[in-house]
Amino acid sequence: MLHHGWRYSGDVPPPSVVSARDLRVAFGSRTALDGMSLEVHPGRVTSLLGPNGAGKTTFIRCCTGLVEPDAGTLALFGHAPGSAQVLPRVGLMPQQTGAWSQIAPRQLLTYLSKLYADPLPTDSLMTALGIHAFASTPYRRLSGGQQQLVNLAGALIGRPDVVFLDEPTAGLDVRMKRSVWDLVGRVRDAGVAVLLTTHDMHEAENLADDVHIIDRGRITLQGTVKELTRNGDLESVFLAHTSPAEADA
Ligand SMILES: Nc1ncnc2c1ncn2[C@@H]1O[C@H](COP(=O)(O)OP(=O)(O)OP(=O)(O)O)[C@@H](O)[C@H]1O
Repeated sequence: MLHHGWRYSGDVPPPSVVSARDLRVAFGSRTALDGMSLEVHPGRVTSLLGPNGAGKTTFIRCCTGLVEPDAGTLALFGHAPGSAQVLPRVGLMPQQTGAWSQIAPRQLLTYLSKLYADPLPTDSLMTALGIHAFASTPYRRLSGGQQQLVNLAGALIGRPDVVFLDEPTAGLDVRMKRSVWDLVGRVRDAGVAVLLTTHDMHEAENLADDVHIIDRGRITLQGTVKELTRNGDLESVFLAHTSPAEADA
């Protein structure tokens, strides 16, 4: 895998935190990324929208060093994904994590906070996400939505410079969804680069600065929400730039 170095010319927009060019990933005969290119900038929410199986999670796995692309270039802060220079600056909220199981949210977040040099205060993070109400309940006994909130807290506690949120509000009720939007907005305003995937067009319209539509492993459209919704809502744009999910071979 090749990696870009910094080439900052002082132009607007600010330098990319994530720079991906022509990424290709195949799992056996199945192509997950088919020449994907995308830039993520600091202080912006970049939303990656695509049908089921389009390659969104695979892209996040590449960015966090969990999957190595077969071809293309990918750099975070000018370094290789998963490298020692990058890892302390990255937060990841995966779609699912069963790993915590017996641990209660307060214990977990206190533990995670000790892994970082300058963590967010655990209490205020728990307050922002409404975690106090179930802070002492083992993770495995939490509802799916409560687990999502703990996963999000885990992604943010280390004050990352870039955070990858894989469907952060899937399964959340309206009130909790709004708390998450509010927190993500504040994280963005603090200068963090946020990449999030969602199937909720309303969420993307409300929260995202930049939108990238991915279909069958490649970006079919990108722009700001304003640019993309000039002639219609995001759902119509999404439908016009994606294809129905492919049946298994
Ligand atoms: N570990 C793997 N082994 C084999 N195939 C995989 C693996 N991970 C992903 N794929 C395949 O790669 C393609 C892209 O999957 P990916 O999970 O990235 O899609 P996605 O856009 O995140 O989908 P969703 O919206 O359903 O979460 C799919 O066809 C999927 O079946």
